Amino acid sequence: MNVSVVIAYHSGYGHTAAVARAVQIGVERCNGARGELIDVTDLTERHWSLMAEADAIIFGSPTYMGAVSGPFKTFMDQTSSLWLQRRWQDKLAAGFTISSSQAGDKYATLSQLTTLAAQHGMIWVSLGLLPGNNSSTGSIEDINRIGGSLGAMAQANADEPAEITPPDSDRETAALLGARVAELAARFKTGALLGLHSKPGAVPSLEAQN
Ligand SMILES: Cc1cc2nc3c(=O)[nH]c(=O)nc-3n(C[C@H](O)[C@H](O)[C@H](O)COP(=O)(O)O)c2cc1C
Repeated sequence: MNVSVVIAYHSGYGHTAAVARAVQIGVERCNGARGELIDVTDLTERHWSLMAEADAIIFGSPTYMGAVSGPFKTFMDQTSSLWLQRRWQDKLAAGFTISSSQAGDKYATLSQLTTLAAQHGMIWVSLGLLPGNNSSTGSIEDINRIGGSLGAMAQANADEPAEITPPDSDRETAALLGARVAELAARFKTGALLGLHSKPGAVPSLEAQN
């Protein structure tokens, strides 16, 4: 099935870009799925069309000062006219982030990405993986070593370039998120929506039921 997944990200120093590429690799593990990388600081009409037509959009931002980066927030604000037109309604969404500290307030960034998706009426896809590296036999090589659930979390050492850090475990965690979104998008595409959520009907009051 032809599934199109956009990975819309910002990266100041290349680490988020490396994770975005891993997400793309994961998307393309799913037969017939295409992952399109879009740098949100360099948007053209073509990019906006790709997002409009995509079955899913995966948002990615580095964590800067416990939040999405400034350029990513600018992108969020740029989507407000689409929000009003409900252009991304019922599209699948997911997200990932990276920071240099182990925790680094990454959860706050993922929460912002989740809220962005919810404002657009999108359907959020969680990471769907058990946490790793949380027992005496765990290691940083474990998938989901940081224990995210809202989305994929990665950690990059502050003094190393994106060729070296984050480790493969974080890249594979991101790839698994991409594959999950692509698979769910394929499944979602086969089912027709009745649109009932936008057609209010009569709800009997408690009194009438008694
Ligand atoms: C302005 C700025 C703010 C940052 N704030 C945080 C932070 O709140 N928590 C953290 O763990 N790392 C923080 N970092 C580190 C970055 O999240 C980390 O270097 C990340 O890998 C950068 O991704 P990028 O190369 O895609 O920009 C910050 C870095 C910058 C430049």
